[in-house]
Amino acid sequence: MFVPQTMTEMWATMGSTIASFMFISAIIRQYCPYELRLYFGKYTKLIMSFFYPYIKISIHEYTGDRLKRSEAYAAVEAYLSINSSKCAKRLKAEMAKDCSKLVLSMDEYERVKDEFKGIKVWWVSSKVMPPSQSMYPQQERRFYRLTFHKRHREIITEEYLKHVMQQGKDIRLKNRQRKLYTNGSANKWQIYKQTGWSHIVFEHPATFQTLAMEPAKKQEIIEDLVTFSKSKDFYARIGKAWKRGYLLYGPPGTGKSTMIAAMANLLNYDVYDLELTAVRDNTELRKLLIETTSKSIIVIEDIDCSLDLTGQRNKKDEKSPDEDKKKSEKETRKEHKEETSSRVTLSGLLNFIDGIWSACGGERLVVFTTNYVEKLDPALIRRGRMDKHIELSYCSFEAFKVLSSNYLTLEAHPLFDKIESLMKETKITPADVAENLMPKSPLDDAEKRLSHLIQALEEAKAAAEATEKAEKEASRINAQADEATKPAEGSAKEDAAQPQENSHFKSQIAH
Ligand SMILES: Nc1ncnc2c1ncn2[C@@H]1O[C@H](COP(=O)(O)OP(=O)(O)OP(=O)(O)O)[C@@H](O)[C@H]1O
Ligand SMILES: [Mg+2]
Repeated sequence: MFVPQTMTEMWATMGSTIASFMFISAIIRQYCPYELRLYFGKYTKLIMSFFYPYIKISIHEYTGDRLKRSEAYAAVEAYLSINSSKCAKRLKAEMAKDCSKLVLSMDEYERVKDEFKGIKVWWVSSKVMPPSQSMYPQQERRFYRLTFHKRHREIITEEYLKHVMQQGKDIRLKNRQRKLYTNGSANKWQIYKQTGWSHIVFEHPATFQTLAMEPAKKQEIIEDLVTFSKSKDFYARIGKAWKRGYLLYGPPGTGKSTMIAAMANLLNYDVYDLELTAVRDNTELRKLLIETTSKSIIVIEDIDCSLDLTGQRNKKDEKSPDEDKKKSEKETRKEHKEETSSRVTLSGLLNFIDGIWSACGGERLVVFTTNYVEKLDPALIRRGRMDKHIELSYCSFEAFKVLSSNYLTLEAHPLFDKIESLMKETKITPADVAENLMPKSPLDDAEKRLSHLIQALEEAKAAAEATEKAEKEASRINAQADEATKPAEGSAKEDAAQPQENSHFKSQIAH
């Protein structure tokens, strides 16, 4: 008959088993030759793996040359930061490299359980010290180890790990702080730098909500941007690089730069502010382009001032073949050298926008801004390069209401009617409206700031009327002068026939 063992008996049996095992292993270690032990060890592992049904996968923080942190490790860390903060008992809080908030992750040697399609897996965070071969202190090597049953091998390696990577990347994207990149002027130290871009954290507060613009137009732009950001599969299907060009044009102070910041904030993109005048040549331009990452906006502000694109093209067209021949070969070579060492050409810029390199990375917006859209070469702004043209114009009453809600937290006011009628009669930029709505002293209330705006509008109206009057006057004088010269011309013909008679009238006009 089976008699259940008491707890004490069980412990005693286990203790003696362990003691005998240790004794035997000590004997083997002492009397067994090394080769035999190795042989023995290999087979023990094989036998063990036969009975041990679990598979382990390690993901190390640094692999290979240790220069770059492994993307996979970072993704697992992010994935587990959400998962582990719910169930792990020991957590560590760190200020993430690019992040403004504390990120929780599981502490060393902590173990968390995860479940995927009903399958249980375990994650352990661990670290090892590398064998110290050099006199310098070595950094510990951290890694995550995933354990799962071997019967789920396929589903874990093919589906679960993919899911972890994707989720981890998404979490990192959400947590990351965006950057504003700029290409500095090329100097002699540039060659030692790995990248042509320098960056700072992008923290512009502009959003589409605060942007003063007609609501319908604003909504159209937002929808266009959001549709673009979700169209990865669509672009792949139609065989087009996943990028879109925007041309923002309008007078100074109408919100072109503000809109770019709002775009970046809406889509959570980085901004590459490309200063074309600091780019030496087309090769450097291409290098800069390749270095940009996906989920970014590449901005070229005031494109008409950055380059004499139209000029260059015309210059080339104007040259006659004879002229080229006349120049000595040396001269031509010098000219060519000067051009390539200091200039980006229109064709270089077009290549930048739609050449094959521009497809590397995907999910990019290219935004040009200009005050004079008519100055740009049509090739540069044709659809396909600059897909959407957005005009930012003077402040309308609708746009003013956005500004008044931002600056004064006012949706309605008795002075609004006057402002509306003045805005119909005169032009004012949103930048000027914004400036007038700013408080100039602690005592400035909404009414005072609105009256500042009314005053500015009245001044603008008076100035516009004065200019109009002066223009009218000038055209009247011109017309008069034309009138005066007409009889003179007519009389000149008559003069030829009767030279003496009209000489008195001619001298009068001249006088
Ligand atoms: N549409 C707008 N909505 C909200 N604020 C605006 C708008 N337009 C201009 N502003 C205000 O005016 C300032 C200047 O605007 P912004 O720099 O965007 O003009 P811009 O069109 O880029 O001018 P420029 O052609 O001279 O570069 C901004 O800081 C912002 O406060
Ligand atoms: Mg600007």
